[in-house]
Amino acid sequence: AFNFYSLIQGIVEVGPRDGLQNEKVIVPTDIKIELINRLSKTGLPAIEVTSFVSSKWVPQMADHKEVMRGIERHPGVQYPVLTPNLQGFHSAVSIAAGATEVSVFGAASESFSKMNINCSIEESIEKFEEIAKSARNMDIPVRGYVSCALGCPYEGNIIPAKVAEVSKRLYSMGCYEISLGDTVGVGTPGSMKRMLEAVMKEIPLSALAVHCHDTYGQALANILTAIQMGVAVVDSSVAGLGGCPYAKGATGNVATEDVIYMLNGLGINTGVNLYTVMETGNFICTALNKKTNSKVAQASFNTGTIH
Ligand SMILES: CC(C)(COP(=O)([O-])OP(=O)([O-])OC[C@H]1O[C@@H](n2cnc3c(N)ncnc32)[C@H](O)[C@@H]1OP(=O)([O-])[O-])[C@@H](O)C(=O)NCCC(=O)NCCSC(=O)C[C@@](C)(O)CC(=O)[O-]
Repeated sequence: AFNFYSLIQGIVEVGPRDGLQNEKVIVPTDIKIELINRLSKTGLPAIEVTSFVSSKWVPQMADHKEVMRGIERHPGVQYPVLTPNLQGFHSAVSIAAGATEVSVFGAASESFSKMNINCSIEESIEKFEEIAKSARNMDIPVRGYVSCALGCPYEGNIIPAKVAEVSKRLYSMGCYEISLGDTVGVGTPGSMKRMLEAVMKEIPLSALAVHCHDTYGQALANILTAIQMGVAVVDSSVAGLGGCPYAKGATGNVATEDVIYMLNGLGINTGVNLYTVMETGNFICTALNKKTNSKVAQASFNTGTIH
């Protein structure tokens, strides 16, 4: 029988970027570097390191170059960074930072696009096309995000056709993968299914990823739905850290620990060591003086065992 789970390619760890960008207190650069170095040893295939955005907009990411210079890069691990425009792209790929993969981040909601990157969807596509063109010349892979794929903090419902349209434009300009973001974590398996059905008409499944926040406690269910439909890449954040500075009230991404636990239970070998990810979660939660949002880490801590 066809095994839809066999397609799983991996987890994109977004904790150092999406997880930390919303922290009010500036996290010391050496803590960020140690977090990434620890994550690099867990078997994760990709770790999103930082953002080359305006430090006036997101002060937490102002040390992007120092973080990029300070991390140990492991063979076989990708270290993508966010770039909203050509200025960010040039800074990311400069010798001082040395990024070898970038992500552009658009939205399926006009209001969110304006609030997040200060331009319309159309204007953002023009900026991303400039990045895609330069990146192609330099052989730098570009990943594309579509925020508000299952709802918008300002506009509420977002129609699947709009998500499909923006995704298609990002894919057509050369983004190798489109990560569909449930920015505010309002989606359900029902809305995930409807949205993916629309997007899958435009883009091959092998080029899709899901990026679920867990605000309404639906993230794992939504991810399972996406995997059952054939999506092979899942974004997650160690200890479930995070939130978006331009999506008030949205909690962190689904915890990496919880995704690995679920995938292990499905018999999918991700190659990621759950124990070392939990240790890394413990490291960053201690540094931030926070409790983990990972249910798996909480349970292991409470019971003293890992299943
Ligand atoms: C995009 C901009 C820069 C436009 O901001 P802007 O103000 O429209 O930019 P501008 O081109 O008019 O330039 C104004 C100033 O910004 C500077 N500037 C311009 N570009 C850059 C740059 N790349 N890096 C550093 N500085 C930059 C530029 O040099 C200038 O500086 P000044 O002359 O005033 O000193 C701004 O809106 C911004 O930085 N936004 C950040 C948004 C962000 O990081 N959001 C969080 C990440 S997205 C997310 O979390 C969602 C996701 C991906 O996880 C998926 C999901 O969950 O949905």
